[in-house]
Amino acid sequence: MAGTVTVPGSSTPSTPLLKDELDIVIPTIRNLDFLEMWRPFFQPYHLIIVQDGDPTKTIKVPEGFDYELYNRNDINRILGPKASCISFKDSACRCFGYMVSKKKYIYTIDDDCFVAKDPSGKDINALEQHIKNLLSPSTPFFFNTLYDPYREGADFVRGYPFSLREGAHTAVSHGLWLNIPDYDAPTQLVKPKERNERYVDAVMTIPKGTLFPMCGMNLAFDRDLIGPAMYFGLMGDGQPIGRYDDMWAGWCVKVICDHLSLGVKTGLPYIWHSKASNPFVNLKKEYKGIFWQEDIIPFFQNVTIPKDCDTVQKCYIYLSGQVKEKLGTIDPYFVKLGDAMVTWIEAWDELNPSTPAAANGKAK
Ligand SMILES: O=c1ccn([C@@H]2O[C@H](COP(=O)(O)OP(=O)(O)O[C@H]3O[C@@H](CO)[C@H](O)[C@H]3O)[C@@H](O)[C@H]2O)c(=O)[nH]1
Ligand SMILES: [Mn+2]
Repeated sequence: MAGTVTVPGSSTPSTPLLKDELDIVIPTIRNLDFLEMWRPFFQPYHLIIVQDGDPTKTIKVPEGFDYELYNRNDINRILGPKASCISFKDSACRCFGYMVSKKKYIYTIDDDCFVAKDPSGKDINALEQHIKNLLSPSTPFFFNTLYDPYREGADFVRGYPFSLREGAHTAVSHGLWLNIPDYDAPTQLVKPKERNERYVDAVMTIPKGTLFPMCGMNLAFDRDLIGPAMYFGLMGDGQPIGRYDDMWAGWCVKVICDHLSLGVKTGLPYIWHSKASNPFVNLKKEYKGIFWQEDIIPFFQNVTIPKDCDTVQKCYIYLSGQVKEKLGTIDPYFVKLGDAMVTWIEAWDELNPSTPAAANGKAK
């Protein structure tokens, strides 16, 4: 059962942690039978299913789940012209689910990801671990060599400044994958049989000033703290690039988290990734990204968000301008992407007027 809160004095656990404060977002072009395996952990939570591809196709959701489902017609109806910022025929469409959610936390998972087992053979409740990661502080300013100091049985090691032990609010929890690792196409082609069998029992904060490749397969975040930056960039139909949606979001999110003193964690929990997508199809999607990123990464490493950008929206709009100015020279795609970033924020603020820009992005 999901991590639960047991009312003092009662033997039976009562409600799962964050039951009414967390939505599970699933992008899909398939059926959702995978939910059967997750039922013990996911059933108490509300699902937001983003159906990609042909909207006339019916996606069957297993009985007993509380969900809302959006297809492309719904996205177009709700966003109107602003729907242009939501990718079509790519898992990047999932970010629409982040935008329409009304909850403080989001967990997103792919429909070919299943419950993994830890070394003791116990089923891993990935959602429970993500919740633990998000509800405990991060340590972006000084690396703790014993990893997560807030974990049961661990602490800050000698020499760790006491002035930094309160930590920072955690905005993102990035989980990993057993079996099929999230490799790029060239690596998949060279190592078609490689499977990740290594279970590393650790959660780490990614240090301030360090970027990382964020995978959208098993990811949770605090929507109030960083939601407007979680735009999965324009990919799929009509775009020159694919499989960089989550990477783009991760780079924008990390520079903004660094600027707003928020933490990003990676490590536990693991899920079991069951399906390797076609490496040749992936190569076609990725190849421009593989050489563009040699310019994109230095861009994010060198961008300095102005001090007066004190909300996620302001940071994001600033970044969009820099993307157009600094990366637009590489390819016109980045001008389009920069504009789509602005459209995303406009759509986000239209659908989420109750969280005034000034309110979010600031650690509470
Ligand atoms: O056009 C599409 C294709 C797929 N989906 C849904 O998105 C996820 C992921 O799809 P899949 O498992 O086939 O692809 P992977 O290569 O394993 O995806 C991972 O790589 C990255 C792709 O950007 C990303 O980090 C992971 O998603 C499934 O739920 C499909 O149903 C879609 O919506 N539209
Ligand atoms: Mn997959």
